[in-house]
Amino acid sequence: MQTAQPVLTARALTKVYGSDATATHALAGVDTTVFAGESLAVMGPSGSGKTTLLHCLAGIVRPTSGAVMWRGTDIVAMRDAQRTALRRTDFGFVFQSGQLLPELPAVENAALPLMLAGMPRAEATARASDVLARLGLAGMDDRRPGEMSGGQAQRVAIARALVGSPGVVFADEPTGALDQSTGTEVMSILTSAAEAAGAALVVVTHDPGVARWCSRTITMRDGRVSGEFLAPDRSTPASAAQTEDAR
Ligand SMILES: Nc1ncnc2c1ncn2[C@@H]1O[C@H](COP(=O)(O)OP(=O)(O)OP(=O)(O)O)[C@@H](O)[C@H]1O
Repeated sequence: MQTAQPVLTARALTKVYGSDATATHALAGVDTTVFAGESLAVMGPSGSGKTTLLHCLAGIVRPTSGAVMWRGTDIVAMRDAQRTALRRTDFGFVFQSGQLLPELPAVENAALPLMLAGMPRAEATARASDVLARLGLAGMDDRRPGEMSGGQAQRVAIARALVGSPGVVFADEPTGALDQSTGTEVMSILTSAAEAAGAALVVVTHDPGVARWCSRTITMRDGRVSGEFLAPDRSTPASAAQTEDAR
Protein backbone atom coordinates (compact mmCIF):
# COMPACT_ATOMS: atom_id res chain seq x y z
CA MET A 1 0.00 0.00 0.00
CA GLN A 2 1.07 3.55 -0.66
CA THR A 3 2.38 5.44 2.36
CA ALA A 4 0.31 8.55 2.92
CA GLN A 5 3.24 10.81 3.85
CA PRO A 6 3.94 13.26 1.01
CA VAL A 7 7.64 13.89 0.36
CA LEU A 8 7.57 15.98 -2.80
CA THR A 9 4.67 18.17 -3.84
CA ALA A 10 4.28 20.25 -7.00
CA ARG A 11 1.84 23.12 -6.80
CA ALA A 12 0.48 24.94 -9.86
CA LEU A 13 3.65 24.26 -11.84
CA THR A 14 4.03 25.97 -15.20
CA LYS A 15 6.97 25.95 -17.54
CA VAL A 16 7.16 28.07 -20.65
CA TYR A 17 10.13 27.62 -22.98
CA GLY A 18 10.86 30.61 -25.23
CA SER A 19 8.61 33.65 -25.46
CA ASP A 20 5.92 35.31 -27.57
CA ALA A 21 5.35 33.57 -30.90
CA THR A 22 7.87 30.80 -30.14
CA ALA A 23 6.63 30.07 -26.60
CA THR A 24 5.99 26.42 -25.69
CA HIS A 25 3.81 25.81 -22.65
CA ALA A 26 5.44 22.57 -21.57
CA LEU A 27 3.68 22.56 -18.17
CA ALA A 28 0.33 24.29 -17.96
CA GLY A 29 -0.52 23.97 -14.26
CA VAL A 30 0.53 20.71 -12.64
CA ASP A 31 -0.39 19.72 -9.10
CA THR A 32 1.00 16.39 -8.02
CA THR A 33 2.44 14.67 -4.98
CA VAL A 34 5.06 11.97 -4.57
CA PHE A 35 4.51 9.93 -1.43
CA ALA A 36 7.23 8.39 0.74
CA GLY A 37 8.24 4.94 -0.45
CA GLU A 38 5.99 4.85 -3.52
CA SER A 39 6.98 4.29 -7.12
CA LEU A 40 5.24 6.70 -9.47
CA ALA A 41 5.22 6.28 -13.25
CA VAL A 42 4.66 9.34 -15.45
CA MET A 43 3.25 8.42 -18.85
CA GLY A 44 1.83 10.37 -21.79
CA PRO A 45 2.40 11.16 -25.43
CA SER A 46 5.63 12.65 -26.75
CA GLY A 47 5.78 16.35 -25.91
CA SER A 48 3.18 16.15 -23.13
CA GLY A 49 5.66 17.48 -20.55
CA LYS A 50 6.85 14.33 -18.75
CA THR A 51 10.56 15.09 -18.76
CA THR A 52 9.96 18.76 -17.99
CA LEU A 53 7.89 17.73 -14.95
CA LEU A 54 10.60 15.32 -13.79
CA HIS A 55 13.26 18.01 -14.22
CA CYS A 56 11.19 20.57 -12.30
CA LEU A 57 10.50 18.10 -9.46
CA ALA A 58 14.21 17.27 -9.29
CA GLY A 59 15.39 20.88 -9.29
CA ILE A 60 17.16 20.53 -12.65
CA VAL A 61 14.85 22.99 -14.43
CA ARG A 62 13.35 26.05 -12.76
CA PRO A 63 9.60 26.28 -13.45
CA THR A 64 8.16 29.52 -14.77
CA SER A 65 5.75 29.62 -11.83
CA GLY A 66 4.59 27.37 -9.02
CA ALA A 67 6.28 25.63 -6.14
CA VAL A 68 8.01 22.29 -5.51
CA MET A 69 7.92 21.46 -1.82
CA TRP A 70 10.58 19.03 -0.62
CA ARG A 71 10.22 18.16 3.05
CA GLY A 72 8.61 21.52 3.74
CA THR A 73 10.97 23.71 1.68
CA ASP A 74 10.24 25.21 -1.74
CA ILE A 75 13.19 24.16 -3.90
CA VAL A 76 12.15 26.65 -6.61
CA ALA A 77 12.92 29.50 -4.22
CA MET A 78 16.35 28.11 -3.25
CA ARG A 79 19.58 29.59 -4.52
CA ASP A 80 21.24 27.57 -7.28
CA ALA A 81 24.08 26.36 -5.03
CA GLN A 82 21.62 25.20 -2.39
CA ARG A 83 19.54 23.35 -4.99
CA THR A 84 22.66 21.70 -6.46
CA ALA A 85 23.69 20.53 -3.00
CA LEU A 86 20.21 19.16 -2.35
CA ARG A 87 20.24 17.27 -5.65
CA ARG A 88 23.49 15.60 -4.60
CA THR A 89 22.40 14.58 -1.14
CA ASP A 90 18.65 13.98 -1.34
CA PHE A 91 17.97 12.88 -4.93
CA GLY A 92 19.29 10.10 -7.15
CA PHE A 93 19.10 9.95 -10.95
CA VAL A 94 18.92 7.19 -13.54
CA PHE A 95 18.77 8.11 -17.22
CA GLN A 96 18.29 6.12 -20.40
CA SER A 97 21.99 5.54 -21.05
CA GLY A 98 25.33 7.26 -21.38
CA GLN A 99 25.37 8.49 -17.80
CA LEU A 100 28.41 6.52 -16.65
CA LEU A 101 31.91 7.87 -17.14
CA PRO A 102 33.55 5.42 -19.56
CA GLU A 103 37.06 5.77 -18.15
CA LEU A 104 36.04 4.94 -14.55
CA PRO A 105 35.55 1.43 -13.15
CA ALA A 106 32.05 0.50 -11.97
CA VAL A 107 32.85 1.04 -8.30
CA GLU A 108 34.08 4.60 -8.90
CA ASN A 109 31.12 5.41 -11.14
CA ALA A 110 28.82 4.21 -8.35
CA ALA A 111 30.81 6.07 -5.66
CA LEU A 112 30.81 9.38 -7.51
CA PRO A 113 27.97 11.13 -5.63
CA LEU A 114 29.62 10.31 -2.30
CA MET A 115 33.02 11.58 -3.47
CA LEU A 116 31.44 14.75 -4.88
CA ALA A 117 29.83 15.26 -1.48
CA GLY A 118 33.30 15.09 0.11
CA MET A 119 33.47 11.51 1.40
CA PRO A 120 37.01 10.05 1.37
CA ARG A 121 37.59 7.78 -1.62
CA ALA A 122 38.20 4.57 0.38
CA GLU A 123 34.96 4.92 2.34
CA ALA A 124 32.96 5.93 -0.73
CA THR A 125 34.19 3.02 -2.84
CA ALA A 126 33.61 0.55 0.03
CA ARG A 127 30.00 1.70 0.27
CA ALA A 128 29.57 1.63 -3.50
CA SER A 129 31.00 -1.89 -3.63
CA ASP A 130 28.37 -3.02 -1.10
CA VAL A 131 25.56 -1.50 -3.16
CA LEU A 132 26.89 -3.08 -6.38
CA ALA A 133 26.96 -6.48 -4.65
CA ARG A 134 23.37 -6.02 -3.46
CA LEU A 135 22.37 -5.32 -7.07
CA GLY A 136 23.95 -8.56 -8.28
CA LEU A 137 27.27 -7.10 -9.47
CA ALA A 138 29.64 -8.67 -6.92
CA GLY A 139 33.10 -9.07 -8.43
CA MET A 140 32.52 -6.44 -11.12
CA ASP A 141 33.88 -3.41 -9.23
CA ASP A 142 36.81 -2.98 -11.62
CA ARG A 143 34.90 -3.36 -14.91
CA ARG A 144 34.55 -0.24 -17.02
CA PRO A 145 31.13 0.51 -18.56
CA GLY A 146 32.38 -0.58 -22.00
CA GLU A 147 33.18 -4.01 -20.54
CA MET A 148 29.64 -4.60 -19.24
CA SER A 149 26.30 -5.45 -20.81
CA GLY A 150 23.65 -2.73 -21.11
CA GLY A 151 21.70 -4.22 -18.20
CA GLN A 152 24.80 -4.42 -16.01
CA ALA A 153 25.66 -0.80 -16.83
CA GLN A 154 22.13 0.26 -15.84
CA ARG A 155 22.58 -1.57 -12.53
CA VAL A 156 25.74 0.48 -11.94
CA ALA A 157 23.67 3.59 -12.68
CA ILE A 158 21.04 2.38 -10.17
CA ALA A 159 23.80 1.79 -7.61
CA ARG A 160 25.03 5.32 -8.18
CA ALA A 161 21.51 6.70 -7.77
CA LEU A 162 21.04 4.85 -4.46
CA VAL A 163 24.51 5.03 -2.92
CA GLY A 164 23.85 8.30 -1.08
CA SER A 165 20.56 7.05 0.47
CA PRO A 166 18.39 9.60 -1.37
CA GLY A 167 14.76 10.33 -0.51
CA VAL A 168 13.71 10.18 -4.17
CA VAL A 169 15.19 8.50 -7.25
CA PHE A 170 14.24 10.06 -10.59
CA ALA A 171 14.44 7.82 -13.65
CA ASP A 172 13.85 9.05 -17.22
CA GLU A 173 13.19 6.14 -19.61
CA PRO A 174 15.54 3.91 -17.58
CA THR A 175 15.00 0.93 -19.89
CA GLY A 176 14.79 2.90 -23.15
CA ALA A 177 18.12 1.59 -24.45
CA LEU A 178 17.58 -2.05 -23.39
CA ASP A 179 15.87 -5.05 -24.94
CA GLN A 180 12.60 -6.13 -23.34
CA SER A 181 13.85 -8.88 -21.05
CA THR A 182 16.80 -6.82 -19.82
CA GLY A 183 14.42 -3.90 -19.30
CA THR A 184 12.18 -6.11 -17.16
CA GLU A 185 15.16 -7.21 -15.10
CA VAL A 186 16.31 -3.60 -14.63
CA MET A 187 12.82 -2.44 -13.57
CA SER A 188 12.60 -5.30 -11.10
CA ILE A 189 15.94 -4.32 -9.57
CA LEU A 190 15.20 -0.58 -9.65
CA THR A 191 11.82 -0.85 -7.91
CA SER A 192 12.92 -3.40 -5.32
CA ALA A 193 16.21 -1.61 -4.55
CA ALA A 194 14.49 1.77 -4.18
CA GLU A 195 11.87 0.25 -1.92
CA ALA A 196 14.51 -1.52 0.20
CA ALA A 197 16.40 1.77 0.50
CA GLY A 198 13.23 3.62 1.52
CA ALA A 199 13.46 5.93 -1.50
CA ALA A 200 10.45 7.07 -3.50
CA LEU A 201 10.82 6.49 -7.23
CA VAL A 202 9.57 8.67 -10.10
CA VAL A 203 9.83 7.02 -13.52
CA VAL A 204 9.12 8.75 -16.83
CA THR A 205 8.27 6.18 -19.48
CA HIS A 206 6.44 5.55 -22.74
CA ASP A 207 6.24 1.86 -21.93
CA PRO A 208 3.20 0.42 -20.11
CA GLY A 209 5.38 -2.61 -19.28
CA VAL A 210 7.68 -0.29 -17.29
CA ALA A 211 4.79 1.57 -15.62
CA ARG A 212 3.38 -1.78 -14.51
CA TRP A 213 6.25 -2.10 -12.03
CA CYS A 214 5.18 1.10 -10.27
CA SER A 215 2.61 1.43 -7.49
CA ARG A 216 0.92 4.40 -9.16
CA THR A 217 0.81 5.95 -12.62
CA ILE A 218 -0.12 9.47 -13.66
CA THR A 219 -0.72 10.33 -17.28
CA MET A 220 0.03 13.68 -18.86
CA ARG A 221 -1.49 15.47 -21.81
CA ASP A 222 -0.66 18.96 -23.08
CA GLY A 223 1.29 19.90 -19.96
CA ARG A 224 -1.37 18.78 -17.49
CA VAL A 225 -2.02 15.65 -15.44
CA SER A 226 -4.86 13.91 -17.25
CA GLY A 227 -5.31 10.69 -15.26
CA GLU A 228 -4.15 8.47 -12.44
CA PHE A 229 -4.07 4.68 -11.97
CA LEU A 230 -3.20 2.70 -8.86
CA ALA A 231 -1.54 -0.69 -9.19
CA PRO A 232 -3.89 -3.20 -7.57
CA ASP A 233 -1.07 -5.10 -5.88
CA ARG A 234 2.20 -3.42 -4.93
CA SER A 235 4.13 -6.62 -4.52
CA THR A 236 3.86 -7.62 -8.17
CA PRO A 237 3.59 -5.75 -11.46
CA ALA A 238 0.10 -4.34 -12.02
CA SER A 239 -2.43 -6.79 -13.42
CA ALA A 240 -2.96 -7.63 -17.05
CA ALA A 241 -6.24 -5.69 -16.90
CA GLN A 242 -4.40 -2.46 -16.23
CA THR A 243 -1.92 -3.28 -18.98
CA GLU A 244 -4.76 -3.51 -21.45
CA ASP A 245 -6.17 -0.20 -20.18
CA ALA A 246 -2.81 1.49 -20.55
CA ARG A 247 -2.50 0.30 -24.11
N1 LIG B 1 14.83 23.13 -23.58
C1 LIG B 1 13.70 23.28 -24.30
N2 LIG B 1 13.52 24.38 -25.08
C2 LIG B 1 12.39 24.57 -25.78
N3 LIG B 1 11.35 23.71 -25.75
C3 LIG B 1 11.47 22.61 -25.01
C4 LIG B 1 12.64 22.33 -24.23
N4 LIG B 1 12.47 21.15 -23.59
C5 LIG B 1 11.24 20.71 -23.93
N5 LIG B 1 10.64 21.57 -24.78
C6 LIG B 1 9.29 21.45 -25.33
O1 LIG B 1 8.38 21.31 -24.25
C7 LIG B 1 7.37 20.34 -24.54
C8 LIG B 1 7.42 19.24 -23.50
O2 LIG B 1 8.64 18.55 -23.65
P1 LIG B 1 9.04 17.32 -22.73
O3 LIG B 1 10.40 16.88 -23.14
O4 LIG B 1 8.84 17.67 -21.31
O5 LIG B 1 7.94 16.23 -23.15
P2 LIG B 1 7.94 14.66 -22.96
O6 LIG B 1 6.53 14.29 -22.66
O7 LIG B 1 8.98 14.25 -22.00
O8 LIG B 1 8.32 14.19 -24.42
P3 LIG B 1 9.08 12.87 -24.93
O9 LIG B 1 8.20 11.74 -24.51
O10 LIG B 1 9.13 13.04 -26.40
O11 LIG B 1 10.43 12.85 -24.28
C9 LIG B 1 7.64 19.86 -25.97
O12 LIG B 1 6.84 20.62 -26.84
C10 LIG B 1 9.11 20.20 -26.16
O13 LIG B 1 9.39 20.43 -27.52
